[in-house]
Amino acid sequence: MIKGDFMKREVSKYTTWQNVVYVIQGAWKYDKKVFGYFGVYTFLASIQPFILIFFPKWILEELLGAKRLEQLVALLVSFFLVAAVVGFFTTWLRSLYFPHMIKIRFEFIRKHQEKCMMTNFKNTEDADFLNDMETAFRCLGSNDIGIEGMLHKLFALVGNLIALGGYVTIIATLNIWVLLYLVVNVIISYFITFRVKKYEHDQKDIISENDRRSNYLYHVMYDFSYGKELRLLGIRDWIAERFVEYKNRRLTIHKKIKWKYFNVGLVDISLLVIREVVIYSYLIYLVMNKQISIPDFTMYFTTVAGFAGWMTMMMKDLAYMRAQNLNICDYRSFIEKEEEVEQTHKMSVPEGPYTFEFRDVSFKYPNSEKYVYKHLNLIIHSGEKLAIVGHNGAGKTTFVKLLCRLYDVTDGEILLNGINIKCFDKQEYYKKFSVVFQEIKTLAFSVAENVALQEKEHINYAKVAQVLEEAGMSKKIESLKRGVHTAIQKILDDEGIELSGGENQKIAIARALYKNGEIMILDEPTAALDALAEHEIYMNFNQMVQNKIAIYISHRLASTQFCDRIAMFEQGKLVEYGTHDELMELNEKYADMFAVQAKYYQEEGA
Ligand SMILES: Nc1ncnc2c1ncn2[C@@H]1O[C@H](COP(=O)(O)OP(=O)(O)OP(=O)(O)O)[C@@H](O)[C@H]1O
Repeated sequence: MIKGDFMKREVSKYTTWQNVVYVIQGAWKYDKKVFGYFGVYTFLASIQPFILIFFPKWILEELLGAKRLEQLVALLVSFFLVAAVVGFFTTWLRSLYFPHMIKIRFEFIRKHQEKCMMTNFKNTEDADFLNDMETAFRCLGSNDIGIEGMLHKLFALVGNLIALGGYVTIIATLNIWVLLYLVVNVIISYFITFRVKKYEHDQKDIISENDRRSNYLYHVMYDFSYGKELRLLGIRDWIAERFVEYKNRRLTIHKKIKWKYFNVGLVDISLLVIREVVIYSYLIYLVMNKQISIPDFTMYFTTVAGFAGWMTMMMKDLAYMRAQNLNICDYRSFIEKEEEVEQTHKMSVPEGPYTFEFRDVSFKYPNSEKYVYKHLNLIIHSGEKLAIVGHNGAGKTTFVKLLCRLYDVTDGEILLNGINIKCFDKQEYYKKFSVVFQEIKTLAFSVAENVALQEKEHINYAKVAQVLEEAGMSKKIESLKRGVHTAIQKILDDEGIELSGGENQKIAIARALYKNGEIMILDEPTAALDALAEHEIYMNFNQMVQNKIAIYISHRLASTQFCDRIAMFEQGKLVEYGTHDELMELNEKYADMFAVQAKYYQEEGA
């Protein structure tokens, strides 16, 4: 079964009308010009069908009646002129307003991007949120779906509605039952089309989740940073097979949807054939009984064909808009997803020195039942250099995430100089930290921009040079032709350079030094560095941070000797805490771990 482990979630509901208003308000806000084009286009589109209805009728009347040559020439010339001018201007206007529609869509994309960048950090690790993000983007992916699709159809629809008024008036003069019959036909076609569109939309959760997984695998296959694993671990076939599995699932859903569209097409064609036979037989009957003239027959003939086609098209457009409405609901429910609102008038973070206290802190990740910490108590004194050690999964990175307020504690509180950190303005609080995380993220910009994370004109180049020196990267950068102006990676600049893992880490360390936050945190940033480089960096860091709090997470216990205190975590508990000498004297877990590592170093050195 395709559904497998994919979940289906509720989204907020807006009516089509509410979303039409939403889209129009957005268009008005982002590009008012589009409404000028809209007025002229609508007028031209609404008169276009009647050119083909009335001119042939008038020409026939002249031919069957007075047969005046000048009159016929005048009619023919006006027919072609009017048709050409209207045709030209509608096409021209379309090409004029199209870029404006794209501009409006880009504004909605910008809102989507802002939401992704500004959302609470915990959402970025939440699978449901990531799925909703992907589903919402489907509303923005091309010209003819979602928001832009709705706008295009709205343009067409208003002109069509005016034209419809004309059609209805003409057919009503023939016979009101003919009109009703045509309307019923079209409504049936509308409902069956909409049902398929709704079915298609109902598959969105499954498609989103499936696409997210297959896109991930696609990314792995093309990302050369996985190159070594793919080749050496022999997982190429395994990854490729899983990718094909997801693609096949997608194909099966696609086939089901297309099969439903095929059935709708069959019903549509049957309705059309029956309708044509019934109406044209009736018109022929009227001519035979001299109830209408030949020119009238032509006029009704064209009108009926046009009306049915026109209405079917309109109904399809309406069904299409209702289907896009579902996509727009997805978009809005994502954009309007509630964020934890920070109280206004938050406190300013006081000036240092700082002391932090974890008071009876318990924490579990959202969507997880397992507590990472229970009743954790720990004080980080001002100016202290604290090493956090422990086995994999012990909760070291989580400790940093809580301290930086990327997550809020589940129970208990974290205090800064005795005040709960939740009381402070979050953005101001973030500014106090310089953190180097395990996964280094360099941008495809210049070295200087990567270090300063500022616009070129605001960068303090002397400071960039100094921190690169402190991070042990100055020799490498100085050897480059363009120095700190050299781009990292080749994505945006052909002359960009590829850095090794250790060099990337040094850039990240330089970045933290440049920011010069009042609390420095290194979360295993030295894993890719050789022992000498690690030693140098810790020395430099200790000099740089001087009276500031510095927190070091490292599996290499050699680094703990630079620290005032060591906190050892195990299964979410602080199992040992004290100076290196105290813990060695205690001769328990830390001492064991240290002894094991020391032995390796000695063996390596031997
Ligand atoms: N976003 C998350 N959602 C749910 N659980 C998580 C999340 N991040 C981490 N965990 C879990 O929390 C626990 C602690 O993880 P954490 O990353 O803090 O460990 P760590 O000590 O830094 O490990 P390592 O030394 O391997 O980096 C682990 O059991 C991990 O599986």
